[in-house]
Amino acid sequence: MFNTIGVIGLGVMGSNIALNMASKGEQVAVYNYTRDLTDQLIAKLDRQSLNPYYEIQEFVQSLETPRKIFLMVTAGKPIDSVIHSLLPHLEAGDIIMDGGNSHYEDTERRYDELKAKGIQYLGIGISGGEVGALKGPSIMPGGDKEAYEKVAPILTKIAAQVEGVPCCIYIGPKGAGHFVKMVHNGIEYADMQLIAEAYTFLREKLLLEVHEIADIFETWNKGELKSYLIEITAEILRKKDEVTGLPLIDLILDKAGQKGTGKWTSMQAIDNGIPASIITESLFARYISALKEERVNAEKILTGPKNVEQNLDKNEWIDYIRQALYMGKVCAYSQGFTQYKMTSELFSWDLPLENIALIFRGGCIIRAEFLNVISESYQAQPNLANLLISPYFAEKLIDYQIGLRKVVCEGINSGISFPCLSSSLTYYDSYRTGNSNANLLQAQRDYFGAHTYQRRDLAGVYHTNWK
Ligand SMILES: NC(=O)C1=CN([C@@H]2O[C@H](COP(=O)(O)OP(=O)(O)OC[C@H]3O[C@@H](n4cnc5c(N)ncnc54)[C@H](OP(=O)(O)O)[C@@H]3O)[C@@H](O)[C@H]2O)C=CC1
Ligand SMILES: O=C(CO)[C@H](O)[C@H](O)COP(=O)(O)O
Repeated sequence: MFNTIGVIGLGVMGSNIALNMASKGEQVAVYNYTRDLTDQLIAKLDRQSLNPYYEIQEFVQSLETPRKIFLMVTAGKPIDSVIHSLLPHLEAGDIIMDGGNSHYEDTERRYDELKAKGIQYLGIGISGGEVGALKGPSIMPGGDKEAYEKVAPILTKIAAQVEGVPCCIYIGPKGAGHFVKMVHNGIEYADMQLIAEAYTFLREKLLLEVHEIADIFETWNKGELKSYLIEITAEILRKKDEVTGLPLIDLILDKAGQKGTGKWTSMQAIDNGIPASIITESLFARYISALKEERVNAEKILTGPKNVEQNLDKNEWIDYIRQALYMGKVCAYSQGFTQYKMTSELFSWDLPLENIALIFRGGCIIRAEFLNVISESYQAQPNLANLLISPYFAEKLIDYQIGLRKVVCEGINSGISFPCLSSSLTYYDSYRTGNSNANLLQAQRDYFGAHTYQRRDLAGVYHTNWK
């Protein structure tokens, strides 16, 4: 009997995706270019429909045609190398799916190269981490719709299900699926940094204990802030180090890693004139965190403000922080969805924003209660310029700006760094400023470089002799 699908790459994600497929009734061939991971996976199995192969040719030949091959390997050169090793064994019509965090431009190049050889290529964003891969991730497939339809029965089956609806929809052509995953990760960076800043305020300004902050996050997770990242933050804060008994969070070195997707999100936004300031600040926050030794040295030289107010009313301020975090999250998701909208228009992708919000509700790292409202906002106004002005969010933000303003001002006056909360407030204020100071920038540009400017009162383009 032929296998119905093959998975290559049996690391954290690939092994669980393969198990997920097998648990949904697929006959799965598995292959890893080094033997160990295959043996480890097979050793863990009870009775599963997973069939290991140690030669790529045997792996390919074990698959029913058209062959469906799912790659879950490290992004970058390894993907090209795996495709290269597969090609001699494939036939026209076979389908390769890349489920890793590949750059969407690499996906477009691979799509074109493989199309010329008659191989169908799908770039598939997957979110959900290790557990999501096993129990149901959010899945963002891009490529030819006709190729997607051939694998849709499997992908929709292994995806997270919310209210009976699979968190997997066709996203768009070529690299669109990986683009959507990339920006998803940009939003993820911003969301994580906003939560870290709220935590800092609770810890350093309200002087709360770690377990008290865990209680607050747990409470927040029952209301409109309900989201996976808030939920896991409460669990992280409860975790004790087994040796010292101290909160584990206090023992973790404050140097953040990153694998590139947040950086690509910012670069794509910058290249295409898309305001993604909160996402970019969250990336820079990781970069500054990495300068640990310099920061420790600078702390001895650069003092912060003196006589800082410490007697804040706890209950009152906890609610301000809740408002600030909610507003920061809405601003960050708005930037991400604006990046979808503007890029979709640029590339004529027709990204289904309403449904992207729906597939983010289950399985994925940025799943959040308010994605329902985001989806409804696009359903009501498919051409909505920005989520900030959707009636629901506009009313909320007008109300919650008090919390964000208080927290940002208090934090800044106390010398706490708030890259994403302050950037969220600046984004809100600059987006709602009908008359900005860019007239002065235009005048300066014209003064020193004769770059010309437009006038408010007259049509046309002008240059002034400023002397
Ligand atoms: N971990 C996560 O939360 C998520 C990860 N992703 C993405 O999924 C992909 C896989 O991630 P993850 O499973 O975490 O990573 P792992 O490091 O656990 O696994 C990487 C896999 O790629 C294989 N590999 C590496 N280099 C090569 C190569 N040159 N040729 C063939 N195979 C190779 C590895 O094999 P070996 O170990 O034998 O070298 C291993 O099977 C990445 O693109 C990642 O960004 C996406 C969503 C979430
Ligand atoms: O895609 C993911 C989650 O959605 C991966 O966990 C990714 O590695 C997260 O990015 P980074 O490692 O840069 O923090």
